[in-house]
Amino acid sequence: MKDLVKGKRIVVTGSSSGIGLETARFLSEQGAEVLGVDMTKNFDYVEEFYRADLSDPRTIDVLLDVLPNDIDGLVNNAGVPPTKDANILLRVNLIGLKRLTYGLIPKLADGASIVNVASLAGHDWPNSVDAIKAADDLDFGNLDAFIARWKVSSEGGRSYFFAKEALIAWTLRNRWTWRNRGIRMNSVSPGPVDTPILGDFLQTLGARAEEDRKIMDRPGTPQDIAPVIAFLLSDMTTWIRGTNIPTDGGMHSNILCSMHGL
Ligand SMILES: NC(=O)c1ccc[n+]([C@@H]2O[C@H](COP(=O)([O-])OP(=O)(O)OC[C@H]3O[C@@H](n4cnc5c(N)ncnc54)[C@H](O)[C@@H]3O)[C@@H](O)[C@H]2O)c1
Repeated sequence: MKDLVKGKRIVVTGSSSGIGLETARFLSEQGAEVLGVDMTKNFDYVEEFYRADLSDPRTIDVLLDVLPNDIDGLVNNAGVPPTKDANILLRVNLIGLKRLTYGLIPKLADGASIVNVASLAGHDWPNSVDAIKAADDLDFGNLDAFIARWKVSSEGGRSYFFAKEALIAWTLRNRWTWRNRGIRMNSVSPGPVDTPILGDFLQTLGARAEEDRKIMDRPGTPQDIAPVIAFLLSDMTTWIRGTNIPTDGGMHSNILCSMHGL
């Protein structure tokens, strides 16, 4: 397929590496004007690059000021792995992401598409609903108390799992938030993907990751994920709203089948 997102202006966070870099490449190839945002400088495949630390609310607010209007898509992809401190992880993978999104709504064009890069790690979100609701009030100032209260420290990678659970739930809950303007939100949940942070996952998850590796025919690649993100940004998917698309070689279905004895 050609020109999937031709003429669309799309912000991609975490555009300098892995899934974000491949998304920027694929979107540019498909005719989009990509505005890349990352902490690490990389001008590949972007029309404009904005250097920003998405764990810092002041930086996010400056970014919101300098980004242009008429944005047709936002890909919330920047993320840190489970080996990082829980405070930083929740800042980047959840709270900063939400601040950027809410702040950018006035600059989005009607009919824009927001795509969150969640994870297979968030599949068990229905079992975390109380903590997810409590996270509605989570801000940069009260993170440590939240981490202690809801036991979402970095131990065993819990902070990462929780951030992705909350992100999937947030995606579902925002199915109609901006429907009057035709703005939709969906998420893509990759399984293990061969990027620079895959080693961190294997390190945190240990035996569980080893089990997954035995079940899977191969790890994913950024090329498996980027086209799904582009599909959700395209005009072909205006009726897909508040949906999470597992993109994981069948891992999510495998969990569901095991759970329900199928
Ligand atoms: N690789 C996997 O196995 C996998 C699986 C499921 C989901 N994901 C998710 O995919 C997304 C992309 O991960 P990836 O595997 O491409 O990793 P990556 O490390 O290759 O890319 C992440 C990018 O985010 C940027 N980033 C990190 N912290 C930032 C900050 N504070 N401010 C601005 N930019 C920041 C990094 O500089 C980097 O360019 C993440 O949200 C991750 O959780 C990855």
